[in-house]
Amino acid sequence: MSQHIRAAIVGATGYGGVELIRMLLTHPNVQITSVVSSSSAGTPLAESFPHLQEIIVDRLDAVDVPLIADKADVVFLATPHGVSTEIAPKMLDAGLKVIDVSGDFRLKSAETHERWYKRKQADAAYVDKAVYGLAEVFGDDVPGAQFISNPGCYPTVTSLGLVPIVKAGWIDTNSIIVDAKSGVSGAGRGLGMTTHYSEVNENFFAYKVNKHQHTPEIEQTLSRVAGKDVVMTFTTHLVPMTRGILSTIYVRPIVQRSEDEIRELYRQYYEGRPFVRIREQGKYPATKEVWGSNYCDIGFSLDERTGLLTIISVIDNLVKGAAGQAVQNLNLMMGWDETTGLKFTPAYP
Ligand SMILES: NC(=O)C1=CN([C@@H]2O[C@H](COP(=O)(O)OP(=O)(O)OC[C@H]3O[C@@H](n4cnc5c(N)ncnc54)[C@H](OP(=O)(O)O)[C@@H]3O)[C@@H](O)[C@H]2O)C=CC1
Ligand SMILES: CC(=O)N[C@@H](CCC(=O)OP(=O)(O)O)C(=O)O
Repeated sequence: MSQHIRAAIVGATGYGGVELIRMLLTHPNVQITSVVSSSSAGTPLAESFPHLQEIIVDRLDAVDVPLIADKADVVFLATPHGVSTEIAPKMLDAGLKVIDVSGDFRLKSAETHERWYKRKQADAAYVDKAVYGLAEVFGDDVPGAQFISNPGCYPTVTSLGLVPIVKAGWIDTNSIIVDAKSGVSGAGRGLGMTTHYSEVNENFFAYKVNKHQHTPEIEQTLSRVAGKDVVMTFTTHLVPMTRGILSTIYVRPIVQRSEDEIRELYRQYYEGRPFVRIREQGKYPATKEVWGSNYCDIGFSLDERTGLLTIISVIDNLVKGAAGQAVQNLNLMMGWDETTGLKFTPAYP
C-alpha cells in the first residue's frame, strides 16, 4: 500500500525534533506540513537551525491543536516529559495519528510511572490506547494503531540486546546487569549543570544510579516476553561524545549453550528485521558503526571461566533511540515497508 501523509512535528527546535525533520524530509511518502514550537512560533525554522536553509515550512506554528489537526494527518511529539500527557489526548480526540517520543505513555502501570518519573501519568484510557513501539519485538501491534508510544533510547538498545535470550528462557532473569553509556545529545538541547562542555569534556561519570526512569520500561518489556517478572541492575553513564549509546549487558546462562548457538538464536529472532545486525564471533560493535543510522548492532562473548555471557549492543540515540524508530513505527502503522526513508548508511568516521 502506498499513500502520502502530512506530518507535524512538535518540539522541532530540540534534538529529537530536528532529527525527525532530517528523516522525514527525504521520506518518499511524507510531507512535513507543520513544524511546531512553544517558544519560537512565528519565526522561520532556519532561525533555530541555520543548517536548515531550505524552506520546509514558512514559519514555526504554535501548539494549537485544531491548527495542527487541520494541517496534518500524523503528529510526532518530541517534547519534554509531561507535555504529551497534556496534548496527546487532545490530538487523538481531534483525529490525528500520534507518535510520542517522550516517556509519558510507555509504562502501563500508573503507579510505576509516578514512582520513577515523579509525576502523575495521563488518563488511563489514553495510556491503554498507546501501543509500545519497540518495532522488532512488538511491531505486530503497530499496523493500524492511532497512537504509538516510542521506546526510550536506553530501553531500545538494552531490550534489543536481551529479548531473544530472555524469551528463550536461557538465562537467569534475576541477575541481569546492564552497564550503559550515552552521548550527551541524549540529554536534549537544553543546558544543564551536568551536560555543559567543561563538565563533560575529559570526564566520565555514572548518573541516576538505581534511579533511572528507563529501568521499569526495560523490565516491562523483558517481563512481557518472559511471561514473568524480570528485574535488573541498570547503571547509566555520560560519555564525552555527541551521539551514541553502548550497553554492556552481563547475564548468567542457565542452560548449556555455545556462543555460536546464542548467536544463531539472535539471528533467527531478528530474521527479516533489517535494522538489527548481529556481529560475527570476536567482533564487538562501536557507536561510530551505527552513527546517524537506524541500526542496532549486537555482539557476544561467552566467558568459559565465569560462565557469564557479555552482550554488547549499540545504537544512535537520536535515530534508532528516537526519530528513526518513530519513523519506522510510522511505516509499520501505515503498512509501508519498515525501511522506507530510513536506509541511512552510518556516517563514518
Ligand atoms: N535526545 C534523545 O536521545 C532522546 C530523547 N527522547 C525524548 O524525546 C523528547 C525530546 O527530547 P529532546 O529532543 O532530546 O529534547 P530537547 O530539549 O532537545 O527538545 C525538546 C523540545 O520540546 C519543546 N518544548 C518544551 N516545552 C514544550 C511545551 N510545553 N509544549 C511544546 N513543546 C515544548 C522545546 O521546543 P520549543 O521551546 O521550541 O517549543 C524543545 O526544543 C523527550 O521527552 C526525551 O526524553 C527519547 C529518546 C531519545
Ligand atoms: C544522556 C541523558 O541524560 N539521557 C537521558 C535520556 C532521556 C530520554 O531519552 O528520555 P526518555 O525518558 O524520554 O526516553 C537520561 O538519561 O535521562
